[in-house]
Amino acid sequence: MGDYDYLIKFLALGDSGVGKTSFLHRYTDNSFNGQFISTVGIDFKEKKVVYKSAKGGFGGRGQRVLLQLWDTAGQERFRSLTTAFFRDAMGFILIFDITNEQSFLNIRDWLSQLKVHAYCEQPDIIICGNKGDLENRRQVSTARAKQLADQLGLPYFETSACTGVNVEKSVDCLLDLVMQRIQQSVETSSLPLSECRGVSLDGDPNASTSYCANC
Ligand SMILES: Nc1nc2c(ncn2[C@@H]2O[C@H](COP(=O)(O)OP(=O)(O)OP(=O)(O)O)[C@@H](O)[C@H]2O)c(=O)[nH]1
Repeated sequence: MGDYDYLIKFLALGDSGVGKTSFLHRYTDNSFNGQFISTVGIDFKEKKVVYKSAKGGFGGRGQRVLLQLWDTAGQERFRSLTTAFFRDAMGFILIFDITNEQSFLNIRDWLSQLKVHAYCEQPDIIICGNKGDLENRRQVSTARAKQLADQLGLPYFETSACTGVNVEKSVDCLLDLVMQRIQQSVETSSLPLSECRGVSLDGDPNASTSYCANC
């Protein structure tokens, strides 16, 4: 039995160079490296957090969560490899670069990929417009990004892996969405166990059959 109550898997996706690796580094190690070393295939980092539901779920008690953060290569040549990992993630951090309009336009393509490969049709997703510190090179306005996110019904954050702005806040938001989903599925037990997967609710990190997603 691990020293945590839940193992939660998130996956970062988006075009090459938008800052997925940097974002996850900032979140897990609170550090930033200006060098660009493009991810080859897939990588992951972990961080332990205590989750407390603002709505008083989980009996009001803090839950020890081991967050596993999967970092995918944005390059097209790794696409079939990286999309194979989508189905095991419970939440998605969809990142574009505010200084690169094409990475913003590609958001819809990434969402279509998610629709095909994620564990359900409506997984929990947040959109992050990264490199918010590069205001003088901005190509996508906050209003435009927010409008798209509103249309899609997804939370939007303007982040900077460089300064750290909104990085933790955005991941906290995604964790809240996923934990609420877990809480609801425990309450309604709407799916038979055979259709459940992902995280152990009984604290056993090796048991992988007790996460029910209401989708
Ligand atoms: N100024 C600034 N630079 C950033 C930020 N985030 C990432 N970068 C830089 O952008 C470049 C690409 O960042 P990565 O994190 O490697 O990008 P990636 O999305 O993981 O790229 P792939 O692995 O190819 O998919 C690097 O030089 C980073 O230092 C940010 O918030 N602000």
